[in-house]
Amino acid sequence: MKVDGRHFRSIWLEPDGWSVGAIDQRRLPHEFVIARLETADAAADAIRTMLVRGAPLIGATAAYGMALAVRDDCSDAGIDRAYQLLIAARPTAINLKWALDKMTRAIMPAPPSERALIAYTRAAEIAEQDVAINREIGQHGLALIEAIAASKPPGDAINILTHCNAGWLATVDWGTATAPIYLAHDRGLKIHVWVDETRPRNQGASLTAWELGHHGVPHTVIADNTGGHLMQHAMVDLAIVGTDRVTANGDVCNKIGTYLKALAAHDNGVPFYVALPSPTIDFSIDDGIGQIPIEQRAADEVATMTGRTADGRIETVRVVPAGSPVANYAFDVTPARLVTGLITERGVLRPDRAALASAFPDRA
Ligand SMILES: CSC[C@H]1O[C@H](OP(=O)(O)O)[C@H](O)[C@@H]1O
Repeated sequence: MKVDGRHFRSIWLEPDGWSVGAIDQRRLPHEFVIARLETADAAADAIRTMLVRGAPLIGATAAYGMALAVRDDCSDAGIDRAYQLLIAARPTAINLKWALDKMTRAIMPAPPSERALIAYTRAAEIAEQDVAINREIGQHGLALIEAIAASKPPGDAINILTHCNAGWLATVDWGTATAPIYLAHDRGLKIHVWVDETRPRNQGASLTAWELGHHGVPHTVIADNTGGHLMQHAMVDLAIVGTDRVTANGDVCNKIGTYLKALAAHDNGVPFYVALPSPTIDFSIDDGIGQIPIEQRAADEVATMTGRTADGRIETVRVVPAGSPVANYAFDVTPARLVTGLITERGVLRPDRAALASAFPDRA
């Protein structure tokens, strides 16, 4: 996407042909800083510390991390070490395992001398595939938005609520939940986005709002607990969120708070859509609540807030008493029964095993 007139992706191969560039998302929205990843360890740290985040981007970063590893050590043992290092970076987004398995399937059969070229080629393919998939998600989601626009009085905005950041920053480009939004806006549809701030790391307030602002999409940042009130007052036409793992029967794991939003949407008859690329589907499980590992992150993410002072300094302050214990569950699971549809690269699907298996027979 464009940032101040320049086109950026969230991650890219540098002109030197081997190191990897990435936007440091921990610094947004106050600073735009580019990080340079030169080793598999740096890629794993980038995932673990959320320098890069978002299920598809985590997968792409792991793929490039494996390429960086093979460049340094193309032995079977070196590749296995890199796999174990990268797979442990974060537990919930299935894209991480999907990408690493794709990389090792391509690399391992090759002679050691050819492995680095194969690794970089495959990593670039995974990145380009993500961009292409997200464009398709955008097209299928656009049709949903156009249908809602047709049902509203001319000139009325289509109000879309989203949670966390499933934007181009969460992928290589375009985003998943935001791809339909960008396409609809660019087609001239009158779009307004309610942006959940998304505590504790504020991916909505810091990343989605930053993205939409740079793209000129009208939006309003809201506290996480506002969505139900807006839905009760017919101020939300549909919700579109991203996801980190979808089970074979359509249960959706996403940023903490998504389940509560889905409950409010269900209670108020608001369509609740989840946008995802097929690598986010985990066909090996069918009980999201019981089988998806929910990452628990550091207490400081809840206990502190980081922002810019009036005189421009970036500061972190504590917002929880020093003696109070903190729990920081990063994700929750929305049962398929609360999901209106899954916006994928192969169309908008019912959240059930038959629909997913039929659309992706090669994966099921
Ligand atoms: C397009 S996947 C975006 C998905 O990833 C986010 O999690 P995190 O920021 O912790 O990586 C969040 O669950 C988003 O919906």
